[in-house]
Parts: sequence; C-alpha cells; structure tokens
Amino acid sequence: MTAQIINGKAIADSMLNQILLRVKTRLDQGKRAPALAVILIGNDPASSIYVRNKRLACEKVGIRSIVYELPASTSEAELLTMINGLNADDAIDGILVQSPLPPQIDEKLVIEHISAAKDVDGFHPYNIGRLTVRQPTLRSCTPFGVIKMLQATGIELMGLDAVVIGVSNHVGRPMALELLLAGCTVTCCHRHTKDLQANVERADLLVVAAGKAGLVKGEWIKPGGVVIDIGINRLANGSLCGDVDFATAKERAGWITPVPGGVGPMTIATLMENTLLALELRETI
Ligand SMILES: Nc1nc(=O)c2c([nH]1)NC[C@@H]1CN(c3ccc(C(=O)N[C@@H](CCC(=O)O)C(=O)O)cc3)C=[N+]21
Ligand SMILES: [Mg+2]
Repeated sequence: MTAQIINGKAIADSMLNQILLRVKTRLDQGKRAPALAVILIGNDPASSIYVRNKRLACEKVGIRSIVYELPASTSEAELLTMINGLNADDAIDGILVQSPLPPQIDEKLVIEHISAAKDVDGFHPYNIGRLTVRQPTLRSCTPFGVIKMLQATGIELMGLDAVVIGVSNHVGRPMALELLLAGCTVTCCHRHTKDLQANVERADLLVVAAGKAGLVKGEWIKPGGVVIDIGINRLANGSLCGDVDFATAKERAGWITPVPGGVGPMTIATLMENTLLALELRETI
C-alpha cells in the first residue's frame, strides 16, 4: 500500500485563515490585536529561521510581534529582568524564549519565570500539569499541533495503540499526555528502551521525536499505520529530513507526514492560536 501524505502546510494555512478571521472580528469590535514577544539569544542559524517563520505567521494573522535579538553573552539575570517586564506589560499576551539557550542560562529557570498565563509555548510546569490532570489550558505547540493535524485528517484516536519515541520536556512528554487525553493506549520509548523495533511494529500510531535521521526503518512500520515524524535533521547537502526513512515507510503506512511541510507548520499555527487564546483568557479574569 502507498500511504496518504498528510499535508501539514495546508492544514496549518487553513488554521491561520481561521485565526485571521478571529483577530479581524476583535478589531471590528474595537478590541486590540494579540501581541507576541519573542526573545532570540545568540545567532544559531536554525533558530533564526524558526523565529523568522514565527514573525511571518504573526504578520499573516494580524498578531503584533516584537522580536528581541540579544547577544550570546546575555546573562541569566538580564534575561529574567526582561521577562519580568514582559510579564507585567498588559499589552503583551505571549512570551516565547527561543531554545536552545547559551550555556550560562538555565532553561528550566527561564520557563518557570514566564507567567503561566503568557506561556504560549505551553512549557511551564503549571501548563504541563493542567494537561496531566485533563484540564488543558495553554498546550505545547508541537504536540497540540499534531493532535489538530490528526483531527483535520479525520483519524479517530480513541483506543489506538500509540507509540511515542523521544521523551523530551518540549515534545515527547506532552505528546504522550495529549495522546492519553485523546484515548490512546500510550507507550513511551527512549534511549534505554530494550527493543525499539518491536514497539514500532505494534504501533497503530507512531510519533517520532528523537532528532536522529534514519532512526526508524520503513520495514518496521505496521501496515496501514499512521506515522507522524517530528524530527528535523539538516543533511550535509542542506536538505531537511525527519527521523523516519520516508521512502520505505510510505510504502507500508496508511498515513504519513513529510518533512518539511508536515508537523513544523502546525507548530507555528498552534503558537498563533495559543497567543490569541492567552489574550482571550486574560480578558475573562
Ligand atoms: N521556545 C521555543 N519554542 C519552539 O516552538 C521552538 C523552540 N523554542 N526552539 C526550536 C524548536 C523548533 N521549532 C520549529 C518550528 C517550526 C518549524 C518549521 O516551520 N519547519 C518547516 C521547515 C523550516 C525550515 O526550512 O527549516 C517545515 O517543517 O516545513 C520547525 C521547527 C520550534 N521550536
Ligand atoms: Mg530521546
């Protein structure tokens, strides 16, 4: 069988159109546009591309974006002071500190310092806790984007055997919590997993977020299964690929996401939605 390709870019574009309509409605009602503050520290080329994509998405949907570009030498205290100012600024709805951070800055401390109500990444322990106890509020952009993508594709999640590879705080863990909330039976695989292939082979839904090109062989995929590839690996020739051997996997899977054009655009569209939601939630209190 040849898999149907899940067009994340197209699904994300339609989400962006919906968000634009909601922002326009606000403006028609005399309300202000949402505002997102993005802090980029240092000059990692990949980070610069992602931040540029976020700024362009903001422009598309009418969200005001303020990008702060700080030198790699920025101290932890300087960053925390800046976050204090943004937390207290009523005109700012979302705060995103782009990762990775330089070694002198403790990312855990930074994430906890951002007001949970402005944590549009959905990384704050409060927001992760809300998702854990089935009361999601601001939800991590990549995992929630994957859920929206599956819903838009019409894939029923209830009761599926889902296998997640990778257990990072930003992606794998909240992904497993989202799938549990959606009614899947969830297995989490990581570097100490004894038999990765055996776990992959029994997955109705496989979500891979390990960041290792070629980690999952196409021959391991359960025939007809759903394959979501969150990996982004830049090859020596400059092209991007995921963690799954796409060419062979697409001959077995029922559905598969491409890289690029799969999960990446969904992450950004979800960030836009979270920024609007953060504003709406703050207006109700
Ligand atoms: N605080 C924080 N929040 C993040 O959400 C965050 C972060 N830090 N650090 C880095 C990762 C990575 N990330 C991506 C977003 C969009 C694409 C994306 O648009 N990808 C395009 C291709 C982009 C390209 O050409 O490189 C695609 O897959 O089609 C990829 C990766 C967000 N991240
Ligand atoms: Mg891992």
